[in-house]
Amino acid sequence: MKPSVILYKSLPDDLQRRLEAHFSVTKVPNLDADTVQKNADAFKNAVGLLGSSEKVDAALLDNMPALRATSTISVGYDNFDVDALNDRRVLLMHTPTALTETVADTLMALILSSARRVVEVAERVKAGEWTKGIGPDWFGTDVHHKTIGIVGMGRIGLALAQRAHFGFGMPVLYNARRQHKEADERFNARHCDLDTLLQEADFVCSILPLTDETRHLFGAAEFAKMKSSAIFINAGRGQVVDENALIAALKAGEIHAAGLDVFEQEPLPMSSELLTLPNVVALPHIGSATHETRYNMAATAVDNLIDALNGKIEKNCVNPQVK
Ligand SMILES: NC(=O)C1=CN([C@@H]2O[C@H](COP(=O)(O)OP(=O)(O)OC[C@H]3O[C@@H](n4cnc5c(N)ncnc54)[C@H](OP(=O)(O)O)[C@@H]3O)[C@@H](O)[C@H]2O)C=CC1
Ligand SMILES: O=CC(=O)O
Repeated sequence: MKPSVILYKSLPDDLQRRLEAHFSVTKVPNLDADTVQKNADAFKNAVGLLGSSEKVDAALLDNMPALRATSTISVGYDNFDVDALNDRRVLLMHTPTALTETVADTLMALILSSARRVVEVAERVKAGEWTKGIGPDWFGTDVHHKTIGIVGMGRIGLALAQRAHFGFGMPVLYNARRQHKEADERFNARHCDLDTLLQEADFVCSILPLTDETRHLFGAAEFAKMKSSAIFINAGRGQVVDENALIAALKAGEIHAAGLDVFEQEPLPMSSELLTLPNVVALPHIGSATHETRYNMAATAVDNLIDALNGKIEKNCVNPQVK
């Protein structure tokens, strides 16, 4: 008999078949308590769990005593209680590298669209406001040769630095817990403390994971340190930013604009004041959302689960020590 797994995300047909070749698959719409209760036996017997975005905590794990591996279709895993997984010796697999370049492209898109006001002026064209040659009130600011400050010089931070340095001639500052020789050598990047980065960067770009240390890292004090011409970009996690402080800084002109792919609450509620500000570009968490990359992420996650349940955890494993 094939081992049982729970799938809580739709997969392309060929990947679903690949999963079914190895496992007996129970597909569920989400991991809500109600869903778990309705499928109690399947959750009780499952050795694997595959999906994305749902919370995987101790309460869920208590209903899955046979679980040996979870596989998330994402690189971020802040929605997993890793301590609870470790306590139960459950492996956590994720999809770094599959999405790195695409997310760096999204960051560049946010930088360009907020500096050049792409969304705002395109809306004006659609609204019929382009009736004569445009004047300074439609102008944006340059991106090339401005200083970029990257907070989080991991896989995606490096790919962003590459674009900024080679594509746009931008001096690169970065903050991370440690110095990254590759960034220094390849992109002439300068490691600095957060305050220096905030004070010197024209674009402050956050691509941090959400952890206890990074939660609300950007608050009123940090926005106050930025240049009034600075543009703040966030494609890491929404909770890394105190959104009320960001709104206040934008309204007070403490910073010039923001380009955001992630928010404290997702989907972003229509009541959010961010949606009323013309100098905000708000995207619906599309960092990795291309057909190619989402397919590659799903394929990686399927392979990760097959590998993990066969004891192969050389790559893409968050907690190999529990094996
Ligand atoms: N918008 C979207 O759709 C997407 C968002 N993401 C988000 O981007 C995050 C980063 O992904 P990726 O680049 O692959 O991850 P990495 O683990 O490769 O990089 C994370 C970086 O953050 C740094 N960092 C962590 N904690 C701190 C801290 N307290 N202070 C300063 N720097 C810190 C790390 O520092 P050090 O190098 O010193 O360890 C590292 O440089 C993901 O965790 C996810 O949340 C990812 C994909 C898509
Ligand atoms: O936010 C997306 C991820 O892969 O993490």
